[in-house]
Amino acid sequence: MIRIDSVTKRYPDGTVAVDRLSLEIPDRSITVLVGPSGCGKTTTLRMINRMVEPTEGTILLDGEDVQHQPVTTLRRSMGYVIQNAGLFQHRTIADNIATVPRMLGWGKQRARERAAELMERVGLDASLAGRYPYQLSGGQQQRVGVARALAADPPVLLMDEPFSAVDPVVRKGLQDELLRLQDELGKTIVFVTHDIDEAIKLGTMVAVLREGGRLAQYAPPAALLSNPADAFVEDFLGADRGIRRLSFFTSDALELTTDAVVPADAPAERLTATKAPYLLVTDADGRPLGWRERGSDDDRLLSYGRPFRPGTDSLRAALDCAVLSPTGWAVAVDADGKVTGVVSQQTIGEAIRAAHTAAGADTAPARGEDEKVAG
Ligand SMILES: Nc1ncnc2c1ncn2[C@@H]1O[C@H](COP(=O)(O)OP(=O)(O)OP(=O)(O)O)[C@@H](O)[C@H]1O
Repeated sequence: MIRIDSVTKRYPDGTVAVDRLSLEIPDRSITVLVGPSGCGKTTTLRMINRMVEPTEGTILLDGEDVQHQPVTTLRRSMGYVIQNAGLFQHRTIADNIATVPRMLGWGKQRARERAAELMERVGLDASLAGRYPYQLSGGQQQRVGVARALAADPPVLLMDEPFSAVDPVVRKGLQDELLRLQDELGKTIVFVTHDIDEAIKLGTMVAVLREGGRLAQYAPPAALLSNPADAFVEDFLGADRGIRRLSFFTSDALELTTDAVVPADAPAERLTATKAPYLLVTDADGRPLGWRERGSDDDRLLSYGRPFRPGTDSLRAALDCAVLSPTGWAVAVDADGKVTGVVSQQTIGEAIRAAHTAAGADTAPARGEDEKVAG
């Protein structure tokens, strides 16, 4: 575990970049530092690997003060990834990744094998090994940056805005990849971003910093969304907080109905046997074809929209499907895309209320505008 204990950083010109910050960063999970520009995120990260020395306070790594450890040993236990990857332009991709193993005295062959293994791990085609960084896309370069940081298998990974320079689609891919990689590797990751959505998606714990390098709130993302500590955090979380929080509730418990699900070749009386206003027509394999209005003799089907997978998808996804559906009903499917039932917006609304009650959150009265201004 990394423990930041009442750490302050005052730069020589008097700027207080970090002000009495205390954080317990849990092992083998992703902790995100998020906040507006200049709030001390990078300074905090760099104090962990001693690229910046604190003015006051201590940082402990597994109970040991990092100040008492030789910088080289410390940095070997911490991979470091930065924006734009920071690759060596005159070295090939394989050589970039093998940098630290080579510094540690690994033989050429072993370092090369390690580089190949890591390229596969981070989703890079082996054919890119001999290229130079400028011959790769921004997203690919960022993957190389991650592979390079992982090369000597350090227990800790420090990541400073690693995905900020790529477009939103590539960025989402890199985020998904990091989560997948973390499932496999279980590193202790400290991740800096100014993007609250990225923080909420990646963080097991999220530390929101405010200007002056002070901690505004430290909590798991769902708790942040349900109970922001003050107006600053609430404003920083931005709009749709309630909807975004639904991402943390499972759609498992949604009560599905199959009454309104009928195969295309069902006998006519089956089509009138239900009171549901719309029937979901399926093909012979049970996959959705579209909605038919009950009693209508129009053969054309309404689009069934995007289905969701109970358990795998969140309540937010289920609600989104219902909202997008022309009938207001969401279609649930299994892993094979076969319909397991349908559910109305109303039933989803009831499930949302039940989930909120179970989570015991959002019970505090809404704060007034006056307090917002004061905060
Ligand atoms: N070497 C330095 N000397 C003086 N002030 C510095 C130095 N490095 C950073 N600062 C100041 O310290 C404060 C925190 O900077 P830091 O880079 O840690 O913030 P940040 O939250 O990472 O910002 P950003 O999101 O813009 O990268 C800022 O006011 C910055 O100007």
